Amino acid sequence: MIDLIHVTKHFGDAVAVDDISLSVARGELCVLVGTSGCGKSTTLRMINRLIEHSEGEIHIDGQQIREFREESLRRRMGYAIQSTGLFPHWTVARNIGLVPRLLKWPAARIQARVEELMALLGLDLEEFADKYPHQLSGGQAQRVGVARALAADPDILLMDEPFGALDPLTREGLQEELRELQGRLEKTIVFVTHDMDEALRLADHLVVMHQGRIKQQGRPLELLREPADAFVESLLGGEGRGLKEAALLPVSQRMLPLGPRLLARERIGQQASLREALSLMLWRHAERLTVVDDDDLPVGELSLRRLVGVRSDD
Ligand SMILES: Nc1ncnc2c1ncn2[C@@H]1O[C@H](COP(=O)(O)OP(=O)(O)OP(=O)(O)O)[C@@H](O)[C@H]1O
Repeated sequence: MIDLIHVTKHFGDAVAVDDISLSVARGELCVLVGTSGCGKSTTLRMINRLIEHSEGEIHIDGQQIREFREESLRRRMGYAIQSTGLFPHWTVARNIGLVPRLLKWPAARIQARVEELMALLGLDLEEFADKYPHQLSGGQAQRVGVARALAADPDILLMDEPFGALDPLTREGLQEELRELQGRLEKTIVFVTHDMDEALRLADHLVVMHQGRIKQQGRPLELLREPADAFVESLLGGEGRGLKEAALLPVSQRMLPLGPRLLARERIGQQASLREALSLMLWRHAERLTVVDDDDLPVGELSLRRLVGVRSDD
């Protein structure tokens, strides 16, 4: 759906993005990650033409972005940024309705859309609709920013560290919501972050950049297991990759069917990650866990040996 083909961006003599090629399929969540100044934001902004690329081609659905009228390009793309970019003298509701108003939707339709989005992002209408940005917490403001990006129902979302300034708990909550929204609304998302845990948690397609170039791209597990070079390996966490991989794999993948032994006392859900299972084992000094389904019924067991990847339990 989004194709960058040998794209380069110069700022004067400096090369910010250097001959990158990248394809994002419809409905995919693509995360650009890398060290500061490696060209992530520039790449994102070239897609909606906030920055014009210098060389190469950028296509949306096979058509060059330069052939789109700017308005129709922006209508297809929501854009959310870390600083939220909310207008300080506008209420939450007015901020969210910005793009529909620019598109001259009738007032009743804008109102309905604002209400729908506030509900979707867990912002209580009564409480927040008439508040101003300075009356919001960081997390609430970021939700408003994401709601605004979704307002005209774009099929593409471009997100530049949208959860950057949040505490880890709020951030994890919003990451989960984003994944759920993506599944439900079938958006194609390009997401920029420098937080590797966030990148691994969110990405279908992970792109590692360094000094304007793409070092490696693929599925998160592929990159974790086979980093292309020492730089990618260390960015992905070096020796810490074991825990990062465990965070991506569900317990159900390693559990064994219930055996004749007594059920282990400690329980874990089958959707929990292997990392959570390991943490529970450490915390409870347990080498075996009973795996339960959503109704808390035992469906299997997980031993430490299985968890760490020893094939047989003997
Ligand atoms: N408008 C501009 N004029 C000149 N140089 C720029 C401009 N915008 C970005 N750059 C340079 O291009 C390079 C890439 O910047 P970019 O903002 O894309 O990096 P980034 O990976 O998003 O970094 P960060 O994680 O720090 O936000 C940097 O060296 C930056 O200084």
